[in-house]
Amino acid sequence: MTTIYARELEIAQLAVQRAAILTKRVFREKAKGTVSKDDASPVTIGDFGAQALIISALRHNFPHDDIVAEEEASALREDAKLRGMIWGLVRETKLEDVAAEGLLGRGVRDEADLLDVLDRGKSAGGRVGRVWTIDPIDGTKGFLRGGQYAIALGLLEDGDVKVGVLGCPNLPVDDEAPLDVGIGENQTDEEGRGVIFSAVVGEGAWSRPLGTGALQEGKKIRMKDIADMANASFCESVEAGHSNQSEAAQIAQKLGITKPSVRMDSQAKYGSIARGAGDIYLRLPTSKTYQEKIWDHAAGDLIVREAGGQVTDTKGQRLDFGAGRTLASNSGVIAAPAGVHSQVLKAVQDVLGL
Ligand SMILES: Nc1ncnc2c1ncn2[C@@H]1O[C@H](COP(=O)(O)OS(=O)(=O)O)[C@@H](OP(=O)(O)O)[C@H]1O
Ligand SMILES: [Mg+2]
Ligand SMILES: [Mg+2]
Ligand SMILES: [Mg+2]
Repeated sequence: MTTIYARELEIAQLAVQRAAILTKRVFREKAKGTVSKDDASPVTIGDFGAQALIISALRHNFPHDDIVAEEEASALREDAKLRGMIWGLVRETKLEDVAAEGLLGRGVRDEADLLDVLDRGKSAGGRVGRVWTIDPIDGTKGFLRGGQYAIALGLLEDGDVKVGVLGCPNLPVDDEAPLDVGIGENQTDEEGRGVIFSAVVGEGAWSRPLGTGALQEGKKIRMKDIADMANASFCESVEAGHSNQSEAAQIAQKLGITKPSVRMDSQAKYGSIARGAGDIYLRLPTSKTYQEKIWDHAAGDLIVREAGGQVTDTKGQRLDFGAGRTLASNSGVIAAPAGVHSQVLKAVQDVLGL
């Protein structure tokens, strides 16, 4: 089906699928109380474990590519207990399909290699060459509360996103399901949940069930056309510190949107609008100094654009992934179907006084 990035797409999806086996296990053990009750700890274990598994797969398959990942190993160098716990999980986590697991390589060799692998994600990014972006758990707060979270992987070439993969363990598999904000804190029932969104530049976007072995069959996804703004739904962050919720409400009112916003954690928002479960995603700056991180947006940006959407910042500029580890030249994110994006952008600019 796909052409030049077929191998990148396959490896990225398998790597995300394997990382999700680890994060789901950590969540289940937390919910049952078998992992530390300390709130910071399950997410830390999940973050490091998932990042190590993904980087080891990239190292094996694309040894010359750069990597920009959220986490780095310094905290683990001093903490032998935590390091041992993560190493144990990483060593045990394998795809159930032997051929698929084989494609991801021999994995992390030992505890010292674990630290090296994690630190491969420290690249500066930029406008030249191939750079993978990794967010091992996006929506860490959502992960802890059984809300939405995503394992996000993007491939940049010369600063442009070419491949995007989002694993969303807590979203409904069904592309027709309504917007869904998660399973709940102490729940372990994952029945009917788990989806991988993917996109390749110029080739479209897909969703498929997030499995535990070989990749399952995918389906093309498209954004919904908005015929009437009154019925449109928009998503925003759960955390008020990440996006200005009162300005978003004013923008919605200006557009004639009548439904309240749906607050959802993580890049699951991008996947949800890409498959038409929701329509618009607004992320409005809460401070002049915060710079969005490229791993928080690369996969979602491409998946939405390949599903028929447009993604810009509040100034109307495309997100610039070549600026380094952050979206230093952008401010906020406006994602909407291409047909209404300019209307949404105008309302945003009116309310923000831009
Ligand atoms: N001040 C501020 N402004 C904007 N964004 C911020 C800010 N602080 C953090 N972050 C990043 O937000 C990522 C979480 O995404 P969401 O806001 O979509 O989800 S959530 O509401 O936090 O659940 C989150 O990603 P993770 O750390 O991977 O969870 C952060 O990178
Ligand atoms: Mg993130
Ligand atoms: Mg993260
Ligand atoms: Mg974080």
